[in-house]
Amino acid sequence: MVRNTNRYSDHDVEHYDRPRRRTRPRTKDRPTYDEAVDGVVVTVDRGRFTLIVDGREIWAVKARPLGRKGVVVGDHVRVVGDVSGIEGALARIVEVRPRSTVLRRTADDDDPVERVIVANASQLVVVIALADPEPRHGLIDRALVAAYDARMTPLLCLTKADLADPETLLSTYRALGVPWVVTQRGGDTGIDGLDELRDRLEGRASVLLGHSGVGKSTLVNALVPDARREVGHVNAVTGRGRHTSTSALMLELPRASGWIIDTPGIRSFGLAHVEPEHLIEAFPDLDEMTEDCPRGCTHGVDEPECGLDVAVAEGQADPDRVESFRRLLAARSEPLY
Ligand SMILES: Nc1nc2c(ncn2[C@@H]2O[C@H](COP(=O)(O)OP(=O)(O)OP(=O)(O)O)[C@@H](O)[C@H]2O)c(=O)[nH]1
Ligand SMILES: [Zn+2]
Repeated sequence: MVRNTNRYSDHDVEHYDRPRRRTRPRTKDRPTYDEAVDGVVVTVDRGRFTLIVDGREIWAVKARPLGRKGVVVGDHVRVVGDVSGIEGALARIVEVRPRSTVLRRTADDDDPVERVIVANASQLVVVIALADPEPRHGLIDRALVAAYDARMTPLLCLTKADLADPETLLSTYRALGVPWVVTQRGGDTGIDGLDELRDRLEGRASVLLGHSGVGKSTLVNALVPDARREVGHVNAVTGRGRHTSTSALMLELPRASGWIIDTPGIRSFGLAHVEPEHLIEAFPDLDEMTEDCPRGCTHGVDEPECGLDVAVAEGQADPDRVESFRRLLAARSEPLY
């Protein structure tokens, strides 16, 4: 997992570390910001950042030395200036700590730039309704590709089990070994299966991704009952117009038991940046079988001498698993819908 950090550091966000023309000489006496304090970015809105510092919400902008370096939800940053959090107070972000993971999306019709959406999350929760709306496999596959590519643990959260049986859907993902939880209306909190979901979220930062109407807001409200108060006027979780927002929103779970990051629609999840070689690394058992693949083999279904086919033919690999992996591989370049 460690190698991840380096992989991203050299081609990060929009303008990360791109050499810039210097208007003044490189100084040895750059400010050291000894007085800076640590914070976590919980939402981004047109150049304004909301951070949590010492348990309170504060507002900040980027300090000049950061230049055009991207700062995204989930980033661990250091800030100086007015960190009181009182109305009108504005701090400055002077440093972004190295990221453990980055969830990114590539260009799509709406947005031509490859972007990091969320930093430092270790789990991607794909929220899917078992009915109303009907599950879309293409969408789930694409979300899984994004998770594996980002070296995040995927979790399928299947909602509305009161409307349809989860088995059909689960059978499609069993061969990949994707963990899952099932929820439905009912119970004390209004949602059955919430405890299991909470267990899975405990002690880590998880991104929640889902198509509109799958019940994501219902889950977020059940998990963080006072979400609305906590986010205040910044960005009400369930507020109307929420899905017109382009920014993710990070919320702390009660009793500091973890963080969830609610994201707007899954619609714009371009995956053109994902390389087959990197995707297969998420499946070490399959990766091992591609050692003798011809140079440049993508391990796709049309490859003439792929080691995966050899392995299946020799009974070394589970055909269902290989097929599922190849479905993900293909989902990478399928059109968005
Ligand atoms: N039958 C059933 N309905 C549910 C369940 N969970 C949520 N719903 C309903 O599904 C609808 C959509 O739920 P939301 O929580 O708003 O879904 P969302 O994914 O946040 O959708 P957007 O707000 O459009 O992004 C609402 O009418 C919910 O009451 C469930 O477990 N079973
Ligand atoms: Zn191959």
